[in-house]
Amino acid sequence: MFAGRIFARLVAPAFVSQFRTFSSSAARQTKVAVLGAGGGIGQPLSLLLKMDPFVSSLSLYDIRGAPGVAADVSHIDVTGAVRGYTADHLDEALDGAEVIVIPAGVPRKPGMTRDDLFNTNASIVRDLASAIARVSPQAHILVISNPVNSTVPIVAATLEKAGVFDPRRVFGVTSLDVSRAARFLSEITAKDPKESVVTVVGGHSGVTIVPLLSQSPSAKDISGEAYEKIIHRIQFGGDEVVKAKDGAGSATLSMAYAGARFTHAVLRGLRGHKNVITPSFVKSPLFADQGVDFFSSKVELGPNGVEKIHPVGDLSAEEEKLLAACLPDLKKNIEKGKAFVAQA
Ligand SMILES: NC(=O)c1ccc[n+]([C@@H]2O[C@H](COP(=O)([O-])OP(=O)(O)OC[C@H]3O[C@@H](n4cnc5c(N)ncnc54)[C@H](O)[C@@H]3O)[C@@H](O)[C@H]2O)c1
Ligand SMILES: O=C(O)C[C@H](O)C(=O)O
Repeated sequence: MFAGRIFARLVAPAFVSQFRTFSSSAARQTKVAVLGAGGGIGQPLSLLLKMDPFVSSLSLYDIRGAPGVAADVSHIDVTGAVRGYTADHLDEALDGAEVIVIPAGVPRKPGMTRDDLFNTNASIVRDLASAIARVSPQAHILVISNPVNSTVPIVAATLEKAGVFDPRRVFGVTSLDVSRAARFLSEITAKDPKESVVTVVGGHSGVTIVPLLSQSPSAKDISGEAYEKIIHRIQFGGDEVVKAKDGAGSATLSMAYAGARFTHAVLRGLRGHKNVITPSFVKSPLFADQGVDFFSSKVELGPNGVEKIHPVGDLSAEEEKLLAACLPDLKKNIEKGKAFVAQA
């Protein structure tokens, strides 16, 4: 299948062999919904998901523009249904969806923090999560909307309120940080980004993003100013794009790539593939004793979502400091999200 091969090359180079196996025998049907499909991320993400041979049906929802995106994407010569839904058809869009990706909400402009988006995006995400709780409570929910450190707790608390929260099935998408880290490291080491993979833990904003360079063989020797520089670049990579777009939004294309890769990992887990390990911001016991009960670290995915949460592993003295700086901010962001749902 041509699109399957292209997708495998573009989005999932590590998984080419699995694609070949499954694209010929794609027996399992998986409906994937994108909420916010008309936006800067939603459109290219919908395109990439349409090319994923594990997606048998694509449901595109937005308060504006989704039918147009669906009509456009549906002309790609791969099997599988594509439907676009307008504002008053959210329930239909969600019906039967096994995986729901949420890039709905406003992006940053220069000078803003992700937390500045809270006032607008918190209620968008909460209302979408309420609808999911009612219509498709078993779905795996992948949250892209910022501030991720708060929107994921909002989704979790909304589902909890409705009595349907399963911590194995709610994910904050932090894979763009991992993509950036590999890319930025490869620019220093002159190696392929595939050989420059960096574990990134914590949350998804500024100092809550904690890159663990000491765990990457090709990064171990980076020290001093070079170390400070790459850490700052990974933590504030989003700002580079916001600044360059100069008021026209934040990362969309790289996010669509990272989101499609993460969705593919979830779909592999659903299909029972083994050793599907990828970072995600999930309900986590790792630092719960310090009041931080959502945290991004490597998680192992399976048919029910998160099967296992990996510990952060050995940290260097610098990384201990980065983690110490992360936890208080992350705690505040998480509490803000929970309080928003509690007071509604
Ligand atoms: N997790 C990450 O790493 C990451 C990376 C980049 C961007 N983001 C975030 O993703 C979000 C979207 O960014 P974008 O650039 O696509 O923005 P955008 O403005 O281009 O698109 C957002 C879309 O959401 C839609 N929308 C608004 N309210 C909605 C609702 N109630 N239901 C459904 N759709 C709704 C809008 O109509 C729009 O089409 C932002 O919050 C941004 O900060 C996260
Ligand atoms: O920077 C942003 O606001 C968008 C996103 O979170 C990113 O990391 O690119």
